[in-house]
Amino acid sequence: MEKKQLKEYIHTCMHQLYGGVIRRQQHLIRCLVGDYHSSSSRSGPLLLVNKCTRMQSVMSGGNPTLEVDALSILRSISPNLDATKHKGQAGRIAVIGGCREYTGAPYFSAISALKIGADLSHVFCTKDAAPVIKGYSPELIVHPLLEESYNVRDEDITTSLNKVLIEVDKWMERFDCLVIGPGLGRDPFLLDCVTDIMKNARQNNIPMVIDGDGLFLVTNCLDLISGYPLAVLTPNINEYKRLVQKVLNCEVNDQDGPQQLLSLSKSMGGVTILRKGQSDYISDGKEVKSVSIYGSPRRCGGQGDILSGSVAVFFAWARKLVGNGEPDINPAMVSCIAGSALMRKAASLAFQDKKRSTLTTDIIEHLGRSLEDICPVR
Ligand SMILES: NC(=O)C1=CN([C@@H]2O[C@H](COP(=O)(O)OP(=O)(O)OC[C@H]3O[C@@H](n4cnc5c(N)ncnc54)[C@H](O)[C@@H]3O)[C@@H](O)[C@H]2O)[C@@H](O)CC1
Ligand SMILES: Nc1ncnc2c1ncn2[C@@H]1O[C@H](COP(=O)(O)OP(=O)(O)OP(=O)(O)O)[C@@H](O)[C@H]1O
Ligand SMILES: [Mg+2]
Repeated sequence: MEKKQLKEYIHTCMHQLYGGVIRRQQHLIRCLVGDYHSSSSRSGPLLLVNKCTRMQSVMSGGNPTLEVDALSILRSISPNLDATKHKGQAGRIAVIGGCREYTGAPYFSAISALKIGADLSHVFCTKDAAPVIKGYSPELIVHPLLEESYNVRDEDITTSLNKVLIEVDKWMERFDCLVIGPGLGRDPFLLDCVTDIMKNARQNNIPMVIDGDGLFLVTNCLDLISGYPLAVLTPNINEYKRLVQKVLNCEVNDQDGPQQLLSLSKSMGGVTILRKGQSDYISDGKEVKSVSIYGSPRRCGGQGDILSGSVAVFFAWARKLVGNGEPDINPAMVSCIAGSALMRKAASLAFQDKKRSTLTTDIIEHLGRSLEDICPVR
């Protein structure tokens, strides 16, 4: 190829590459501000999707005015797969959780992250839990670094705590997002270790998705996340109740659910909260959005763990978009919307297939097809 031809070729490639990025970003903003109705170039199928999701919102008892076009948002943040990328660019996630009682939850969260498209998924758990979690999957990188009180003598508490922190710290800066809490348990020494891990992560501006016993921890120690814009909380019905009682000093008010969620998030300094339920509601203290895409009527344990792993990957992806010049989106909000949409779609497909016997592992098996339906690989 001649020098001039080569220059033109590079120019065309750059144009295609950045043109695509800009189009994708404009699309994302339109999804978030919901102006599809006014956009002539976006009539037809997308308008239909939007009407459809609003209808689902009504049917699930949600608020159609808050319903967001979650599938389009998911599409907008999903990176293309191409041959120029190297391992790690699609996300490196770490789950902090897994103890004697709970080995399923961290596995569900970490494997979901991989199935969605993260390149690497780590689990930091106790020594007892590690061989079990490794046994579930060779794909996960499992670190048996955490300790529970029964394994630590009183006189060794400080040295053991420091040892754990030094070991975990070696890995920390490699991660695009942490998931704190699936199957963590509530052992006091373990929670002390995780408190320091979270302080460290916050100092290093690492995003954190906090779920399960991680929520038990932060509800009792709000300063850990208060005012941290890179924190996402994903409470279920009990976890939400405890948060509302602690922060707002009142009971959950379902009559005015979205407004209370907004106040809760605002009172916590703008952390993003995804309140899981019949419809999922998401707020960053500035706005509230809902996702009511059909899910599954099965409420088997572990579905929230799929969600936490998914949100972590989408957080990593959405943050990259912001890094590429995305003007005014909150990656925490976007990642919750995308995670909720994907989880519900996969649950619905799994239920079509397995009906009453649907389990969390069945839903995980449908993550790939769900993503492919929403956002096909080109
Ligand atoms: N297969 C698994 O390993 C799964 C584990 N899970 C994990 O299970 C843990 C609890 O989640 P839930 O959604 O059930 O939490 P909830 O807070 O909804 O309920 C837990 C129940 O157990 C009690 N409880 C839990 N730990 C306790 C402790 N140390 N001392 C006294 N009471 C205690 C609570 O008071 C409550 O009644 C989380 O770490 C979660 O991630 C779930 O994700 C489901 C799947
Ligand atoms: N009534 C419902 N209808 C449809 N989907 C629901 C319903 N309740 C919860 N979900 C969905 O299931 C997922 C998990 O929510 P759930 O409240 O079961 O979390 P959890 O109790 O933390 O789960 P886990 O057992 O993993 O701890 C969320 O993505 C949510 O959207
Ligand atoms: Mg849970």
